[in-house]
Order: sequence, then structure tokens, then C-alpha cells
Amino acid sequence: MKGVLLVNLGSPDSPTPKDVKPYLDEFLMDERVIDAPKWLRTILVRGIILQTRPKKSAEAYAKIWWEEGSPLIVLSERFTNKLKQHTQMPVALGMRYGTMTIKSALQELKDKGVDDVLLVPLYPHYAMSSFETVVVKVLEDQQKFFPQMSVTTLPAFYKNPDYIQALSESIKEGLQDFDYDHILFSYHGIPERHIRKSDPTNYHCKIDGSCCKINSVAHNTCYRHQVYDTTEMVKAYLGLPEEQVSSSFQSRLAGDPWLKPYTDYEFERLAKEGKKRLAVITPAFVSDCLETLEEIAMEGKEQFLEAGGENYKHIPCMNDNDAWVQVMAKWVNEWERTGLLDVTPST
Ligand SMILES: C=CC1=C(C)c2cc3[nH]c(cc4nc(cc5[nH]c(cc1n2)c(C)c5CCC(=O)O)C(CCC(=O)O)=C4C)c(C)c3C=C
Ligand SMILES: [Fe+2]
Repeated sequence: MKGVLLVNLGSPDSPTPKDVKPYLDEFLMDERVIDAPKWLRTILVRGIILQTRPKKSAEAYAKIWWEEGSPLIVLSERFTNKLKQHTQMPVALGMRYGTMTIKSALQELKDKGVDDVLLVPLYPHYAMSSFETVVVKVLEDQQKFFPQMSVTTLPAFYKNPDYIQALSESIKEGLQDFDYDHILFSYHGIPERHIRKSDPTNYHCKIDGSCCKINSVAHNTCYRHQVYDTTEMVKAYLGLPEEQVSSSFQSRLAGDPWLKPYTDYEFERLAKEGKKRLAVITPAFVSDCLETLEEIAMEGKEQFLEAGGENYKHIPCMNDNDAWVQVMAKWVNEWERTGLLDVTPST
């Protein structure tokens, strides 16, 4: 029997340092997130980062926490419940990190008789620190605990026309009551090194965009290429003028260079260039979370206004909006019927 496994990133159990610390430990000790040798990763994460970050992170989580729990978890659950109404197949939700584990979601599917699983990483774009680590963990757990199950993965859907339509329409709705000079597409950042590591050709990706126009298999795993494709397709769908749109990268950690331009620098640049009314969208995330609700909607607003901006709006992620649920339902039901997953047209 077929079934669907949705996987998102996860959150701590509560916005307290006591719960944030083990969550961050699991997250940052992932070799696809901090990709240093284990001895160095242990020193960096356990010896340095976890000494101070849990307290700071817990304070940030406390600002966005809902009565029902973490927004990312609550919104992912709402999406899952709606999807269940649009498919005959069992659907389960797991998280890559934290206590809502992938193993328990696979167990839930197994208990319902599922042995043929469609894995849906809830990320539009491929990065080793998001999409890839989910796939690796699901396959590890499947082989270890559920060897009778088979797993098929839905590819990154960053340029699927139905996804672009649902995303663009949700942006249009968010912009309805907002007069803007500029729209910033702020994507979660990753270290530039990860782009090189994910390039199967070892030479294609130049990290300056010059490589994006040359067809390559490297694009299948290039986060930078994929996010710029999403921006271009939304821009085309909504008919936005070139000069009113730009892309940037948020949420960097200290250390090596991360993808540029950095979102916080862009807030300043745009305000100084006279863009007084800024709309920010965050398409790397399908659900609102700490990085959108705190970093962008709260901190970002403060940074932009301090730099001279006058009006600022974060457009919510698609969350559990009906059009987005229907797009997902179309993909999973097509897979159930035909076994096909034709979500990412090749260019
Ligand atoms: C969109 C996909 C994501 C990628 C790619 C990604 C890479 C990445 N993240 C960190 C470090 C942190 N990220 C944190 C939060 C966080 N990250 C994503 C998504 C991606 N991360 C989400 C959805 C969230 C929010 C989770 C929530 O509970 O709402 C955090 C934790 C918070 C904090 O302390 O700031 C860290 C740390 C790295 C190092 C990385 C790539 C190398
Ligand atoms: Fe992150």
C-alpha cells in the first residue's frame, strides 16, 4: 500500500534553553549542516556554539511561540491535516531534528499498512543541509527499522509551474494592501563551500551566476541556481519589473563566506537607495518559522526602518493555504495513480 511521508526541519519542544540546547545539538552536529570533521565539529558545536546560542535562540523562539507550540510544527501539522482530506493514502509528518522523529512517522505509516512510501522533503530547493539530509536520514531509518518498506523521493520543486503559481498567487494576496517600491526575495543562506560540495561535476558552479545559463546536471543540486530560478519564475508570473525585485540570503552563521548578498546588508542598501516601502518574501520556507517570523518580520523590519525605510511588510509563507495543499495533493495523487513524479521540468 502507498503512503506519504512529509518531512520538515523541526523545532525545540519549548522556547527554553533546556529544550533548545539538545535540538541545536542534533541539528548542528549533523555533518551536512556543519560539514567539518567530527572532532572539529564537536569542538565548534559543543565547545563554542552551544555555550551561548541556546539562551539567545530560546529568547528568539519565545518571541514567536504560539499557544499551540512552534509555528513551524503547528503550520506543518495543519498542512498535513488538510492534505489528508485530499488523498486516499495515509499521510504522516516527521521532523529531521527534535522529538517528532522520522522513525515515528514511518512507524505510523507502517501501522496503517504502508510499504511503499513517497517522501516529500518540505523544501522547494536542494541543499545538503536541508533536502539532502532529510533523504539520507529517511533512508537510514528505513533500512535500519523498516527494511520491508520502499521509499521514493519527490524532487525539489522550485520551478514546478503549479508551485510557482500557488506561490505567486499567495504573494499577490499578501501585496494587496501594501504599496511597495521593492520586493526582496530573502532565502535561507548556506556556506558557499556547500555549493561546491554539491556540484557533481566538481567544476561547474562558479557562485557568481555566470554558470547558471549553461545547462548542467549541477543545477539539480545547486541551491543558488534553484533559488534564482524561483525568483525569475515568480517575477515572470507576476509581471514584476526587473528593477523592483532582488534576491538575498539570510540566517548566516559566523565563519566561512555564505551566499551573498546578505539580507541584512540589503535592508540597508535598499533603504539608502531610496526604496522606502519594502515587501519581503521568504520562498525557501513553505511554512513560517523562526527565520521568517523573528528574523525577517521582526528584526528585519527594525533594521530596514533604522536604515531610513518607511514601510515594511513580510509576506507570509504558503503555510496551509488551499491552493498549495491542492498542488501537493495533485503531485502525490498522480504518484499514487501512475508512479510518476514529473514535478521538475528540465530546462
Ligand atoms: C530552507 C532551508 C534551510 C537551510 C538550507 C538551512 C541551512 C542552515 N541552517 C543553519 C543553522 C540554523 N538554522 C536554524 C533555523 C532554521 N533553519 C531552517 C531552514 C534551513 N536551514 C528553518 C526552517 C529554521 C527554523 C526552525 C524553527 O524551529 O522555526 C537555526 C536555529 C535557530 C537559531 O539558533 O538561529 C540554526 C542554528 C545552518 C548552519 C545551515 C547551513 C549550513
Ligand atoms: Fe537553518
